[in-house]
Amino acid sequence: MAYSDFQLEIYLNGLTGALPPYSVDPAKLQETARSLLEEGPYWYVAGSAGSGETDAANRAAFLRRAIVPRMLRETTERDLSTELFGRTYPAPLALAPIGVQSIVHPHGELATARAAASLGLPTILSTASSHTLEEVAEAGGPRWYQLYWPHDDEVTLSLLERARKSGYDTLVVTLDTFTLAWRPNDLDRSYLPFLRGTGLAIPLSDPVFRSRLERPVEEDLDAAIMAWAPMFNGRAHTWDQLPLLRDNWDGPIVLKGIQHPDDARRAADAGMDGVVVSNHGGRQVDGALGSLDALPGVVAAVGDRLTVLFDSGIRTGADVVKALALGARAVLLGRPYVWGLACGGEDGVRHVVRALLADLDLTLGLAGFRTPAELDPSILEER
Ligand SMILES: Cc1cc2nc3c(=O)[nH]c(=O)nc-3n(C[C@H](O)[C@H](O)[C@H](O)COP(=O)(O)O)c2cc1C
Ligand SMILES: O=C(O)C(=O)c1ccccc1
Repeated sequence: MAYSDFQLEIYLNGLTGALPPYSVDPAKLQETARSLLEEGPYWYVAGSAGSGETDAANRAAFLRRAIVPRMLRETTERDLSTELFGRTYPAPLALAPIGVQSIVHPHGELATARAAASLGLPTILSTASSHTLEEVAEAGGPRWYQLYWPHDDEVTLSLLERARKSGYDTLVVTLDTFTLAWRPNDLDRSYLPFLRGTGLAIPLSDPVFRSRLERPVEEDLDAAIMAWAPMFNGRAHTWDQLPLLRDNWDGPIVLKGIQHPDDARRAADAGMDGVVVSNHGGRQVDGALGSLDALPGVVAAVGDRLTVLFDSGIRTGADVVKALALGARAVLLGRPYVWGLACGGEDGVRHVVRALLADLDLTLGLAGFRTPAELDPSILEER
């Protein structure tokens, strides 16, 4: 089945009076999610750092680039399949690591992983998850593990071992969030899920982390949270520490949060396999450049040595086409799938991803292309 068949399915269902259960427009879905959620969780997801300048810059960077469609070309049979780190996926898309998903739906990361599995796409499980590595693995699909790197090497090694045992094959190390940025929406509501114990399922179920506590988690959750905070937050790691991860993870390692070409070069020199060009959806350094504007420089620096992935601002099929044209091998979908989760759990996430893939498939074909590999910067113009 082609991804674009979702379009026909929706129109055919309409003949019997059945409308899609959720909007296919990401902005409308976000409005529905807003009506269902409390203010704290809604703004935790929707909000960004500071004045929201970088969040806006992410979208502006897409709007400044335009696709120039080509006509009279054979594009009927399209193929979106994409190889990443030696494994072939059906489309150039993964679900971004997003923590604390239980604040929007009780099934949280389990629902997300099941939706991703049903589509054969990788789910990237955050260390700040509301469910354990082992629980989420039961969804059965392709899975990558996103490390928030603890300042305790034995805990780090324990997390890597658990991920390996549970079948996560790719390690994503997020570098841009060693501490949370200044986030006015959350500060004004004093809303921080971790301090209430949400999003700590992975460390709290970790035998080495638990061995660090004076009293069992079940008897003193507050003390466990206070032990977690300095171990996972507050200080950056440095380049000289990367060998610990390289020496203890057999699969691909991807550094997430890269924006500068020199950092991308250092990642390659350190034996990493990929980078995610990302500014964390504008949630960290407010005033940072739009992530799509950082992509060409990183691709020029390391495109021949590393797999370059991209996120921050992907909302439509055209956005995916633009990021692929600028050299990303695949993109990560962020907030839009969380709105799907809020509206309909697993089904809602699947709806959002299917809609994006249908839009991508149609846009690719209508622009005159059959595969992601045919895209390059010459198909875009600045406006
Ligand atoms: C609510 C929320 C929680 C997030 N949690 C994590 C996380 O735990 N680990 C991580 O690497 N990135 C996290 N991110 C960042 C995403 O992986 C991704 O970089 C970002 O959502 C992309 O921006 P976009 O949603 O505007 O497209 C989070 C983003 C949001 C919105
Ligand atoms: O909120 C975030 O952006 C984020 O990355 C995060 C960090 C720690 C725990 C949960 C989410």
